[in-house]
Amino acid sequence: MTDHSKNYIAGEWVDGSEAAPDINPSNTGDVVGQFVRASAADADRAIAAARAALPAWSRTTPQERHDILKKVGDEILARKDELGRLLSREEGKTLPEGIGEAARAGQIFLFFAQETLRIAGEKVASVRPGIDIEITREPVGVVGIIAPWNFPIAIPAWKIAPALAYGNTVVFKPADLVPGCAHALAEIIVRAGIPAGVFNLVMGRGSVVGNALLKSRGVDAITFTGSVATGRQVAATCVETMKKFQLEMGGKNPLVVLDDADLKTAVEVAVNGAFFSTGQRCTASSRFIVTDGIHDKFVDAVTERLKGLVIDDALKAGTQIGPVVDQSQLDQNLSYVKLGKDEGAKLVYGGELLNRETPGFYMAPALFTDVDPSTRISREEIFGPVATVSRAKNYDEALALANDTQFGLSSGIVTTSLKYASHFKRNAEAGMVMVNLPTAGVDYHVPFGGRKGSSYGPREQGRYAAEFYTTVKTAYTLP
Ligand SMILES: NC(=O)C1=CN([C@@H]2O[C@H](COP(=O)(O)OP(=O)(O)OC[C@H]3O[C@@H](n4cnc5c(N)ncnc54)[C@H](OP(=O)(O)O)[C@@H]3O)[C@@H](O)[C@H]2O)C=CC1
Ligand SMILES: O=C(O)CCC(=O)C(=O)O
Repeated sequence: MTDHSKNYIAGEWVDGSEAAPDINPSNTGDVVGQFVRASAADADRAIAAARAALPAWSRTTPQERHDILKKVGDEILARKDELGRLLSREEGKTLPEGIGEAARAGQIFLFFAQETLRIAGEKVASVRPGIDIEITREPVGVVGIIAPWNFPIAIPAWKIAPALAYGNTVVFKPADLVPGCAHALAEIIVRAGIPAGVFNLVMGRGSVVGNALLKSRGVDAITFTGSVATGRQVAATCVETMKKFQLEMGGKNPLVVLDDADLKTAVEVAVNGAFFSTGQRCTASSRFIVTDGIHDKFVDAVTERLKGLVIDDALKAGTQIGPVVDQSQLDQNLSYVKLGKDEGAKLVYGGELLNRETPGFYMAPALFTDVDPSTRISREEIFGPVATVSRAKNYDEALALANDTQFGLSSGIVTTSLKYASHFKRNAEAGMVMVNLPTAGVDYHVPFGGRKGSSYGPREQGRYAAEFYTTVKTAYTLP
């Protein structure tokens, strides 16, 4: 095969038996590129290369790892506009969102470059006389990375950078829908001087390449972000093969709006959190829980704001919401809009297909009111620009509704009351809590992750990432 982008295995750019087009969701006539798809045998070769490279890489000095990660971060930041454009073209988030995400990926590499210099242990007194105890952190080994399509460069960055920083070797499988950003990131990592086998890129299907990573005894740990259904399979297979694993899955994130909220803030926080990035964020607010006194004003103001949003080609100047990522996600969104109506909720705005100059997966953001919190649209993750509004009599009822979910990723409140804000921070059953801020959109240097059905295993990002990417050793010495 010719004229397509290749995988990177054992220090070589390698071909595969198959290649597939990467389609622009804003314009399905635009092919971003052709990308090779790895086979299970390719994945096994990548795993073997990562294993072979592990002893030497795990013994490199922090300075050596720092210098490579810093080069990666510097190049991403220097090229953030170009990488952001590629991201918007292949995934469909708007150009400012794409550039912002590329910059975030660069910052993540710089953060973990510094973390290499801070890996520390402890010296502890023994309860027995004359014995020294040292507690140290060692790399967990070969890390398999299975990434989703909705953050095509930031999520790979926040998995690859800590894995390499703490001395692990990597086999990276990006989502099949977004090979372009993965390939561009791999080129940057290779250019930064990563030794052969330390970092491997295996683009391909989850059922083939992802599954090979899960099944292999050569992989020590799997970090996964994606759907709950796939997350369950990942967990089951990792237990079978005795791997460490970390899962970041769905959300049905609530935003509570209290009577005392500043209405303008409430509307901006709600619209940004629910609909920006086309609602395709695991942290998106998909449930607005609004107390009686502000309910009608809030619904009217959000509806007015939605009417004014520009939904169009992600690369066009002025676009505020781009297309849905592909036909199957669009079908899923539309089927939930129909389900919501069938379940008796009132569709007050949007939910229909939109035609634009270019053929793409465009839909109008949908807002439902009069939503019974026990119905499926109020309980299942949709992963699109669809939000529901449920009424609450007061703060206590709103908090109970917010927590009444199988998920627990991000939870938000809009209020001017310090009392309710403080109570909510303590009592929201979520890994992340936002006060007067959208549930989506997080910093890159602090822990990220959830509770209940949203997440499993240690947190990602910030220095808490060390919990997953290292294993602790306790050494006893009688001198
Ligand atoms: N929490 C989050 O951040 C995200 C949640 N989602 C949710 O998931 C839904 C479906 O999206 P989708 O992309 O299909 O999510 P998936 O969970 O199917 O995909 C996530 C990653 O897992 C891989 N994968 C899929 N099947 C397997 C398998 N059997 N073994 C190992 N790896 C596998 C995928 O590969 P491949 O792409 O090749 O199939 C992809 O790299 C969305 O509608 C949304 O609800 C989606 C993305 C992110
Ligand atoms: O909200 C964010 O900034 C991150 C969201 C995210 O990681 C996701 O949707 O997978």
